Amino acid sequence: MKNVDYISTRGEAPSLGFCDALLTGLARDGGLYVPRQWPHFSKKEIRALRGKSYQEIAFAILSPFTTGEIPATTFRAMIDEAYGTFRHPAIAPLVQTGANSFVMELFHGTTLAFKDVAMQLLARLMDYALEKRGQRATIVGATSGDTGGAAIDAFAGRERTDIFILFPHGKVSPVQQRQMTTSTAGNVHALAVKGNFDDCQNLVKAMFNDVAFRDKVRLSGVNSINWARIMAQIVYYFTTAIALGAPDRKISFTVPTGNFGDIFAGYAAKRMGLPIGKLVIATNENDILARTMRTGRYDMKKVKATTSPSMDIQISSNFERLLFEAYDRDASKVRHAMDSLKQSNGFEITPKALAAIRKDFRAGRASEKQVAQTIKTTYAETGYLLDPHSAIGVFVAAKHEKPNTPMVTLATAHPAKFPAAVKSASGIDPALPTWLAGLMLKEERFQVVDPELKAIEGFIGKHART
Ligand SMILES: Cc1ncc(COP(=O)(O)O)c(C=O)c1O
Ligand SMILES: N[C@@H](CCOP(=O)(O)O)C(=O)O
Repeated sequence: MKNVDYISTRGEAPSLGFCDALLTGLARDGGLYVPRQWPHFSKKEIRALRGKSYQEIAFAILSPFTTGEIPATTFRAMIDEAYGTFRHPAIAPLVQTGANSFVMELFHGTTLAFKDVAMQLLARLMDYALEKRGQRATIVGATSGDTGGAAIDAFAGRERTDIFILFPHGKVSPVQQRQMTTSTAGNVHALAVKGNFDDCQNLVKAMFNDVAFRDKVRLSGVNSINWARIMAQIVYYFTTAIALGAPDRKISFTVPTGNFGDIFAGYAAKRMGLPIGKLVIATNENDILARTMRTGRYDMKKVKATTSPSMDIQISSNFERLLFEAYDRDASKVRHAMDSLKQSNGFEITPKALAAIRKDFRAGRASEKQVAQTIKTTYAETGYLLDPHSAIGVFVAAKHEKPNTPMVTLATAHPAKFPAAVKSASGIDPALPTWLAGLMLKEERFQVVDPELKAIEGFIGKHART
């Protein structure tokens, strides 16, 4: 299979090989890297993956993306090591919740959210690329709660990186906060920003766009703006669809969505030949994507705090990658949309591009009341306890099920990460797994900061060991 290189959605940054795209994160023109061509797997090739382990499928699906830069045995060992940290042998097990409906559990990693799947591999890939070049990097990440914990767990104590995570002060769950603030590793820095997730994400993007700072500290990113995050998330669409009969049967997926990274990985899987029926975007009351799908206008509103804080987002970064595809990879149209987003908090999608998006995607939203009700009734009827993010998926999935197509909802977090919301909805107090039992008693270490670029750059510049 042919290897690929990476181009920016805004068309004005150099194309890069895999390791450069990995270390670069956000493209220098402000765009996001995507593969120049989608690798394609024939039905026969997909069929040949039946019966293989998660790790074997990951190796087969991801190898074409590494542009021949990592020796096969090294890459395979990295995959084994990354998924050796998971507490379930299937990595992303499936649970049947109805005649034709399933939940894909993505929370068996060290920090109990789907972010672990990509982050454990990303840390090893970065170590490899930095080691090979004899370099260090400064990682910055913005989080609404889960990316931060997963990144800190994956990068803590690594020799070649310092990691700085920006999270919205007072707007993450207590478990999420402790996962970010109790690391004792010297290379970990948690910054509580007085603002919301979008403020954190804007600060991270501004640091990438500050070329002098970016070069001085050798900035690198771990959010899903980094292609390698999306890449690693493609694998579980393949493992699940194959387990349910692909390539000889279509499978649909419903994805609790915020930054659009997880569902874009599903779109990538479809472009690579996986027979996916529909990809259903499930949002909470911050329903910008559901409204965009309905009206064709991406229109920002004020962020609302919900019981699914990880999805309290208005600037859905990876939607840019989908726009690039919907505009037949015309980067000037993406630039125009992103300029309009910056200037007037929104943009219009042309009817042709909207029709292209609607061909693959559906969307729905769940209100706070519907989320609580879904947690309660699912538990009462099946004994299965959902976290609020996954409950949004299950609620929206039920409205898009079709008789002959299995519908898989991605369960993106463990209920114990959000005990207050789960208990109030179901009466059940979900316990943390034993390996995290002492988490809430550990001492915290974090800085509270204003959402000011120069001050945060100053802090990072002082602590990063470049
Ligand atoms: C638990 C959980 N569910 C869903 C999402 C949304 O995923 P994405 O941002 O990839 O759309 C997030 C955050 O990213 C999350 O942490
Ligand atoms: N929900 C996320 C927000 C950041 O998303 P990412 O996938 O771009 O890292 C979080 O938990 O931080």
